[in-house]
Amino acid sequence: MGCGNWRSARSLGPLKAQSRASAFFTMLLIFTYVFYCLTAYCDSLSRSVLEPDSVAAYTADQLGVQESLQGSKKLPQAIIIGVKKGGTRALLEFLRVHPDVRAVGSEPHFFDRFYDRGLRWYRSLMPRTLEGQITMEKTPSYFVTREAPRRIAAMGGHTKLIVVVRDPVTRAISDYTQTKSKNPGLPSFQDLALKNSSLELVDTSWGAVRIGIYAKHLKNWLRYFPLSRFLFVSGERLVSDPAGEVGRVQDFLGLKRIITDKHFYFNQTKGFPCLKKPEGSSRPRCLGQSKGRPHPPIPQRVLQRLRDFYRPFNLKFYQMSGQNFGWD
Ligand SMILES: Nc1ncnc2c1ncn2[C@@H]1O[C@H](COP(=O)(O)OS(=O)(=O)O)[C@@H](OP(=O)(O)O)[C@H]1O
Repeated sequence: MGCGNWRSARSLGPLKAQSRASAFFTMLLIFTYVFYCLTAYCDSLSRSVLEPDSVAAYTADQLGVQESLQGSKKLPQAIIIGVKKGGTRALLEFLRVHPDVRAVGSEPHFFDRFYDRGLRWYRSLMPRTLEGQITMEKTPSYFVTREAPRRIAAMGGHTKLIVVVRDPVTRAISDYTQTKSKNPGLPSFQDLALKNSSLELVDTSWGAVRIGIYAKHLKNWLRYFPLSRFLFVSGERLVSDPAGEVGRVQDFLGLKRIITDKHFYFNQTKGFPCLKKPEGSSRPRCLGQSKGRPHPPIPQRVLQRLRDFYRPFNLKFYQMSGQNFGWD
């Protein structure tokens, strides 16, 4: 390189450095702009997923898309209203296997304990459902709650009512077993079931006895709903033939018969049918320890007295429901 060239290169130096700096700043500006746009977009996207109720910022179209993807909370179209210790948990867990059934896990107790919280509160407890899916809940105490039929009827919506019934004598013992497990000092079954511990009078003021008078409770429901709105599920058959009984429930709910024999296996240790693949799991599962507990032995004469007591009520119940459950 000659001397002149070298000089001109030196005078061009600051110019090149200037243009490099301005290119750098332009790049920086573009980068900042792109970064800002991207973060603002992600933020709006995540807000729409995490805060589905903050409607103000979204157009009806955006909400429509969001709703069709996530579904919405609806009041239940079907409720398992009873009976306590009838096998209600087993039925709900079996039904949850169906892709078109979405159910609340715990018992909401809305129509007996929390009615004053209002229907909005009740609906907020429900899982989101997509078009064509059925929302369900189970609270077995509804069946014996005097106000429950009127309140459910007032909700409107042609709610379907499912009642899992079980031999009232076994049901009473199951109920007693549960209370005793929480309160070991409880008097004996016969002391509670019979007045003055004599075989003369059955104590109908004891809840465990009273719940089993199904005809009396059903009468209250039939003041508000036609029989066609009910499905009576046999608690005994739910154990001996779960697929058959769940098949009837799927028909009643207008669902495709998806839950079949192949969804169940009989667990010898538990002594009950269990699910091969419960909802949200790929591993077989039985119900928990509080379901299918061994019952204490009850003297034969006490059992016989209770069978005699329930017989007329059972016959009445068979008549009213149009189904013979074969408990007598
Ligand atoms: N598959 C399966 N696994 C376990 N248990 C089963 C099943 N099917 C029906 N059952 C019977 O369900 C009885 C409990 O009834 P509920 O779920 O209605 O009880 S509760 O009212 O919700 O407490 C429970 O009563 P107990 O045997 O007295 O524990 C069971 O007999």
